Amino acid sequence: MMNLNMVAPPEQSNMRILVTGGAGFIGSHLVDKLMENEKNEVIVVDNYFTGSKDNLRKWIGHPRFELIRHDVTEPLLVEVDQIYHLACPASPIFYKHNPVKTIKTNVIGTLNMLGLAKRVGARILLTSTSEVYGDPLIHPQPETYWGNVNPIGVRSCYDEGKRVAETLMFDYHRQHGIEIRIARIFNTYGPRMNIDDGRVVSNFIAQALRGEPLTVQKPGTQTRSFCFVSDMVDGLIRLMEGENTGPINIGNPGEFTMLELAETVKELINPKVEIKMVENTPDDPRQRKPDITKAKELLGWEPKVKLRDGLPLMEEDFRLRLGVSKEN
Ligand SMILES: NC(=O)c1ccc[n+]([C@@H]2O[C@H](COP(=O)([O-])OP(=O)(O)OC[C@H]3O[C@@H](n4cnc5c(N)ncnc54)[C@H](O)[C@@H]3O)[C@@H](O)[C@H]2O)c1
Ligand SMILES: O=C(O)[C@H]1O[C@H](OP(=O)(O)OP(=O)(O)OC[C@H]2O[C@@H](n3ccc(=O)[nH]c3=O)[C@H](O)[C@@H]2O)[C@H](O)[C@@H](O)[C@@H]1O
Repeated sequence: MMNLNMVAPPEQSNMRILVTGGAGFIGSHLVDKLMENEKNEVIVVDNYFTGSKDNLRKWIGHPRFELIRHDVTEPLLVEVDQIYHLACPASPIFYKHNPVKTIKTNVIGTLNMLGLAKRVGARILLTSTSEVYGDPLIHPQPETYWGNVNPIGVRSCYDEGKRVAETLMFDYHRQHGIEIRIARIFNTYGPRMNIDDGRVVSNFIAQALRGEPLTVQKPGTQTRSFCFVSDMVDGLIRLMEGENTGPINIGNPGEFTMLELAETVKELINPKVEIKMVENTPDDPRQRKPDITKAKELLGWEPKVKLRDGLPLMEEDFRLRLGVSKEN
């Protein structure tokens, strides 16, 4: 007869965490970090529009991990304690590809996740965006700035969509007492970005490795502030675990023009490539830099990885995936 005292108890998890969009770039890095804690059980839902199972390869089959193909525009019922709601195409070429679907994902998807949070009593964090500031007239951008957003432009499905998502979060908080957290994420980069994602850092690195010209969209003087993904994940977890609803800017205040970024990628990765000026798309914000005073004070968070240190880490990952060795 089996001695029951010898049987190991089933693994107990203290926290069951849902990550929507967990097969994407930031989501999969967040999952890696959450899975490091043996008390966490992680459930990912994703429709694989821009994400991939490959990003979660190492967790598939793990007893504390579950992956569900699901579109957040449809209702979902799972018993969870926390929800990191990331599901949404993030690169302009993808969110503009099917703008109606993008706004549905932001509005109906967020409504569904808030309904779930209300039903099961979970805390929910939304990954909003610096795009809620539009083409900002205040620089750098503090959270108190209401933004300068075109409501009918080609980017509106994304930036207005995220603004409505923030409104829904606060209305559920005020009306139903849901515990909410809102992160306003500024341009984040790192390993695992889709090679043909279309965002500027992944474009320049892939172009440099393929020996193609770096396509700087005009005028090239527009600025962005780039945050490495490990810093971002650290900030998101601190926000979720802390006491403040936000919105809180999470980003790296190091600001660069797109021409400066191209020069840096050229210098670090392939000094032989050309820099080519190409046409831009409408409503491209002219400047963007986070004021992170609130994140420092309320979360004790600030980014650690400088652009020049983060780019080589991404280069390494892109070389492997593109099959381009260092000697070429
Ligand atoms: N990376 C950045 O610079 C940045 C900046 C600001 C905000 N954000 C936000 O962070 C989140 C993650 O961005 P990312 O850079 O990892 O992008 P990503 O495209 O790699 O990830 C998005 C994920 O959401 C999934 N998804 C999209 N629509 C879905 C739907 N309807 N149902 C289920 N899954 C869906 C995609 O398949 C993908 O796995 C997004 O909400 C984005 O708006 C990102
Ligand atoms: O951080 C944010 O809040 C948002 O930033 C990005 O938006 P954007 O800054 O326009 O991202 P990119 O497409 O990477 O463009 C950045 C800049 O690079 C320029 N660019 C882009 C691609 C390229 O090949 N060359 C180039 O010069 C664009 O014109 C733009 O000025 C993404 O839309 C979202 O992931 C995110 O929500």
